[in-house]
Amino acid sequence: MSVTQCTTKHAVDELVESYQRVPMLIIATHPNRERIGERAALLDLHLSGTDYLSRVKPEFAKNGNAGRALLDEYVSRSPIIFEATDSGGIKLRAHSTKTVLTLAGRRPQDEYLVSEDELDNGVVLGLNHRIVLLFKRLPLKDTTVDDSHTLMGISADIQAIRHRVEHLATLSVPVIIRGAIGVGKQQAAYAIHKEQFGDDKPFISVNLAAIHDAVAETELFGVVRNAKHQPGYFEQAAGGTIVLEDIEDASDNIHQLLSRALQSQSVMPKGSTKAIPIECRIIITSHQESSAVDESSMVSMLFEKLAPYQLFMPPLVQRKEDIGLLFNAFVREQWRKLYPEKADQFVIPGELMKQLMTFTWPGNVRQLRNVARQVVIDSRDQEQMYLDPQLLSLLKPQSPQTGSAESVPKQRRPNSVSRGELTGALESCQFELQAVAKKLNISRASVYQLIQRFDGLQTAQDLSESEIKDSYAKHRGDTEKMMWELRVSQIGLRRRLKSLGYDI
Ligand SMILES: Nc1ncnc2c1ncn2[C@@H]1O[C@H](COP(=O)(O)OP(=O)(O)OP(=O)(O)O)[C@@H](O)[C@H]1O
Repeated sequence: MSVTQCTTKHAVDELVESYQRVPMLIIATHPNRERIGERAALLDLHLSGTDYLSRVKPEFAKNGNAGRALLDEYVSRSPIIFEATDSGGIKLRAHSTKTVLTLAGRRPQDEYLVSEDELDNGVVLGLNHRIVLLFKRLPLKDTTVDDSHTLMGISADIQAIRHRVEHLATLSVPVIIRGAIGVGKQQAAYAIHKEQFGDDKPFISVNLAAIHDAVAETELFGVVRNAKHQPGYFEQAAGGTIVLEDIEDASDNIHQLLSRALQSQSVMPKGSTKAIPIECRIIITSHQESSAVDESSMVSMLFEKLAPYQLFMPPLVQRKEDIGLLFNAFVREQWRKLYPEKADQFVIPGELMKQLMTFTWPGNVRQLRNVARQVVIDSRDQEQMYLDPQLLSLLKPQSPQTGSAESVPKQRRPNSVSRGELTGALESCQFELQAVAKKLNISRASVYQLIQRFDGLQTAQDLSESEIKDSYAKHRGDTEKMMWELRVSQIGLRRRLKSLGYDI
């Protein structure tokens, strides 16, 4: 008997209302990519201890639409059986079905035991290497699956942030968005901006770590020189939004300038005596996870007094259910750009999705986006989506990072890195940004920003096609020699060469 027969609507409504979490299957990839993000609650498993998964059961649905089963010809009608165990775990039995069931990180067998903890964190199931499902305990409450939303995601966290974004767009208070590197802080800031102002108002992002003290006042507040007024970032953002990025990486001088401006709600251009009111929405981003920093510091003051509204973006590893949707959208975006003639003709191999779902993503959504881009570039002239073995080894499952904020060594301020020090580190690390970041004890994003700031430094992405062409011809495609001439990483260079169609 199915749960729809044995459970009253009232009981299901109660589960929804109580935000109780129930075992859920979510489609991470399916030969029909439109189905990514559909969910099926295993209510029979939750309520009576047994449930089934086959070609025809359960029904998966999204956005309140009618449900449909997996309906994949390779998935058998004979079910995989899910059974609750006395210890609180779930046994998955695939003895009497032709469907090949695999669990990421486990050797293939007919029976698997999933512990309670694993179910809370999410277990990745593969069906015949074609379909990948996330098996996770989640709230029953419906979510919206929309891969055209500025802030994509089906996790309860992202859905809650989307609601708060809508609310914040109606208030003009400053907001702090916290979260680790690449987690989507800028994206959330843009979502607030878009919700409030639409697309045509200024959205100015200021990387505070990249501003030198000597020019900070001019860049932020503008300058009056020879009776000519040159507006700063705050004025440029008038009528729209200014995002002050990574506030804790800014110098004390910048903190003081900002504090004064935010308290007086006005800016004073250098060389002027006339204050100009701030007429933009202010969003501050921070990679500190909590406000528990030195309470007397200027940063804390900026946080607590001037930006009482906070959004926290959780790391990607805690919201695995978003990975399928995000990866599909990123691949589609790149695919359309690079292979317009093949439109949307790509399939995400189950094996790849399994690896994506079990990786810990220290660089979060940005890293996922980069992997998507590389997979698309590497798939040129391949029958199906091609996976670079190097990329595969990078995506080996890693143990989740459990370190608390205290256990992470404090990073150095990027502003304290001189040009000479950066150049030396780039050379000794053969221009690999990750290695340079480690050597200098700053974030990879800061290395990148410093490269942009100092004249004469560049990354492979900044090279023009003609520079690459000339160097390629001169060194007959030897990428090591090209690296020393162009002074960019070999991996980045190889990627650029591949994307430009060079034979390497
Ligand atoms: N929920 C999301 N939906 C769509 N794209 C996203 C989402 N989250 C992040 N991205 C994309 O991932 C990349 C990194 O996001 P973003 O720049 O917002 O991260 P961040 O937290 O501000 O990073 P950093 O700390 O390094 O400044 C961007 O290309 C962004 O467009």
